[in-house]
Amino acid sequence: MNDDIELLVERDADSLAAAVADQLVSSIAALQAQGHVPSIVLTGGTIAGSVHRMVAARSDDRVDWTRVELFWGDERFVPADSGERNERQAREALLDHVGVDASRVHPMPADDGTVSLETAAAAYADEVRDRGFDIVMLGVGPDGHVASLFPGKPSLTVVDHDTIAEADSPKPPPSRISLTFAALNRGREVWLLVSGEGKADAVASAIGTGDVTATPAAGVRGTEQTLWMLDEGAASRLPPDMR
Ligand SMILES: O=C1O[C@H](COP(=O)(O)O)[C@@H](O)[C@H](O)[C@H]1O
Repeated sequence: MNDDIELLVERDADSLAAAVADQLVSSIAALQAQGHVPSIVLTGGTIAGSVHRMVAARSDDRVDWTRVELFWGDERFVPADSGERNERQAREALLDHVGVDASRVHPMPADDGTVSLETAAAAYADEVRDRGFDIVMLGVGPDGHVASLFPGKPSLTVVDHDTIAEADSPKPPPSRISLTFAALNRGREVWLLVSGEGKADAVASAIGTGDVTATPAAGVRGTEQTLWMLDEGAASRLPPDMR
């Protein structure tokens, strides 16, 4: 078992999303109060959608969203207006409602038909080069994938690049860009957000075995904190003393 991680378990998906939203707003506010411009990595996925909506609902004058740098941990390489874009999900639920500074929003490239997936991934590596992140939020798939790092893929062993081009994702759409562990693990705090019993095996495997090839989520670590934020369903196959 990994002893360098922390666990927070909430009753259900709504309470989990509310807890994440509260923590995100207060962390950003605290960093800004110290004169810092927080750097946040957003995720896509089901729980992220709820978190984004709840953050938008909680945003008041505690957070100056024009002074937040926003990145993504992974993205689907599809046209910019596609409903499959993690960027679009975040814009519609959060960014369009809180008044961000467009120059501080760093989406991964969309497929506009002019550049290859590989070129687009390399362009995002330039965007994040040498950057650290205050908070990296990540969803986890039922197969244990994190960002677009999937079980058994060569991308799991990339240490000398900050991004990878995934042309054959087992989860549609097939073409994706992802930060690598090398980039994700520059986060001071990494938060893994997981809800539902369908992900309980992935959570138990990531936390219990640490086998990155089988369960990529096991491979992320914040430099200061690695926090798994779960609901009771997602935590249901952890050993009882951990829940
Ligand atoms: O494809 C993706 O999946 C994961 C998890 O999504 P979920 O719907 O099972 O919660 C997500 O974190 C990732 O950003 C996304 O591209």
